[in-house]
Amino acid sequence: MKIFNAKQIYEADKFTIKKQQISSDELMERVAIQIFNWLHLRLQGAPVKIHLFCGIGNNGGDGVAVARHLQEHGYHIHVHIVNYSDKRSDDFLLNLNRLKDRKIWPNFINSDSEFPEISNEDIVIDAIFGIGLNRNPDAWVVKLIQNINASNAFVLGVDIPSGLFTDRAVEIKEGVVRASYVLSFQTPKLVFFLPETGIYSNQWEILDIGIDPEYLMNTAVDYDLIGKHEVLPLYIPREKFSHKGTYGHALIVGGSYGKIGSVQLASKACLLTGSGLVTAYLPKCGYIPMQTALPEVMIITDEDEKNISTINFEISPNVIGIGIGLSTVKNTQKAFEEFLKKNTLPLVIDADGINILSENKSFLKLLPAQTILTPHPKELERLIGSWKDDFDKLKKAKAFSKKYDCVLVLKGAHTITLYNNKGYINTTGNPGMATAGSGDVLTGIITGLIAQGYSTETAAVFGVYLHGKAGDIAVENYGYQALIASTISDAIGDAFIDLFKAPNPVPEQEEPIEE
Ligand SMILES: NC(=O)C1=CN([C@@H]2O[C@H](COP(=O)(O)OP(=O)(O)OC[C@H]3O[C@@H](n4cnc5c(N)ncnc54)[C@H](OP(=O)(O)O)[C@@H]3O)[C@@H](O)[C@H]2O)[C@@H](O)CC1
Ligand SMILES: [K+]
Repeated sequence: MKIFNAKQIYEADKFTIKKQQISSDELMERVAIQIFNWLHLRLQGAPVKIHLFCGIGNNGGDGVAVARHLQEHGYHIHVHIVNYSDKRSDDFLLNLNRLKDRKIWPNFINSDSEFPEISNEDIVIDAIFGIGLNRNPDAWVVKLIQNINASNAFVLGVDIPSGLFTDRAVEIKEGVVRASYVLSFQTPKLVFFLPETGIYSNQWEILDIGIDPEYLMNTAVDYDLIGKHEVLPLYIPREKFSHKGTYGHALIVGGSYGKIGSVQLASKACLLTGSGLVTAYLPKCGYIPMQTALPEVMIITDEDEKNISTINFEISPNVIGIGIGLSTVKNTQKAFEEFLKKNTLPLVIDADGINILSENKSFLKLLPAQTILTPHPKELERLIGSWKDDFDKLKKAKAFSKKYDCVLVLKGAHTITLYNNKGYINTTGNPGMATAGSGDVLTGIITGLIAQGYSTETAAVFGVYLHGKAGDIAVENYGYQALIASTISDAIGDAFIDLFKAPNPVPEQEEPIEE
């Protein structure tokens, strides 16, 4: 799914109004009906108090229009107009007048007003600011937002939590509504997926408001959201007349004394992803544990007992995953440099492999084109330097990826893969996956996909999806706390099977209002 920026959303809006020959008011009405139906389906007429906080622009207009539908269906509403500016939008005014026609008199909140009391059993609809926020809210609006957040009421955000900018970082953190649920129109916003701003939307859902498909299809975006729908076309089916050689030979290089397990995890994940052959390159001390743990994996050992000191092999793999459990001792750094100087095979570099690159920036120019680097936030910082905020991080990471022609996989709650100025935001995965060795499994998966002929960029995007999906499947049986890397790995097969499962049927909605 494409993620549009604010400018594109306004364009989409205009394009739709023109092409479908509707008024902007009709588009707002579509929004209001969708929000009302969402609420009505869940509340079924419950006599709960609903506070609607509405700004004076079109986000406020949405809120005021929802208030009308709620009132018409007998809900107990309190409409508060947050009067932060005199520049009221036309569609806001139109809908405000419709409320007045129905003898609904909103409570106008100004800088010197007392704030309404909100109980934690009430529902708040947050329609103060939408994608039009372009500067920090005034101090009194920040206070009002703090008041809403302090209520512990269920907060339904309209389009985006008020106080969040659509395309840049927040400056006044306490001036952002913490939404329990956000109903966002047509396209999710990038801020939902970044660690600093994602915290303001506990859950979100997209409402299809009928933005014209021509615009949606033909407009290029900087970020794509990656779900099953996006990865399914990437899948390469297995052929009947194939043999293990058809699916490649992956070499996993890593491990040091006490960290042989990381190579076991990566090698196993690589096999489970479908690599025809897997060889592990380990220091000598890894031979027995590896041979015992994974009979399917072939082994080459270094001359050194505890660390990798040279990377020489006489096999012909078609991809190398390197860096897990490697350590950064001098000998290994030297071996890594010598290896990079002669290597021409595609690389997936993780963990200490990335740390060695960070300590020796001159090695970066030795990387083959489209090398995949999979840093967690600390490793990324060592690699590209610190950043001001999440947007700055993305900008710097994109510049780095361009400079060294590498695919950057920024691991996090929503892992983002960057290549060629484009970002792919993953939707699978869960907090249980923040566990030792989880990254080794990811390296194994991505390496295994490249072994089978997936392009590096595709392998990164698809691999991140499969890894998260395996974690989501495994967590059903284990829960967040007991989920460990081996269990994620064991669910890789189920993650593949899940690609071809039919989606669950959508429950029928009762009594929606027709447009
Ligand atoms: N596109 C779609 O698909 C559809 C979108 N719709 C809805 O419209 C929403 C966008 O509406 P919007 O453009 O009127 O902006 P909104 O967020 O209501 O802000 C209002 C105005 O406030 C101002 N302002 C900004 N910052 C400020 C500040 N700190 N303190 C004080 N004032 C500030 C600024 O005006 P300015 O003063 O800069 O001229 C701004 O214009 C969108 O989120 C969605 O809910 C649907 O109805 C239809 C389909
Ligand atoms: K809002």
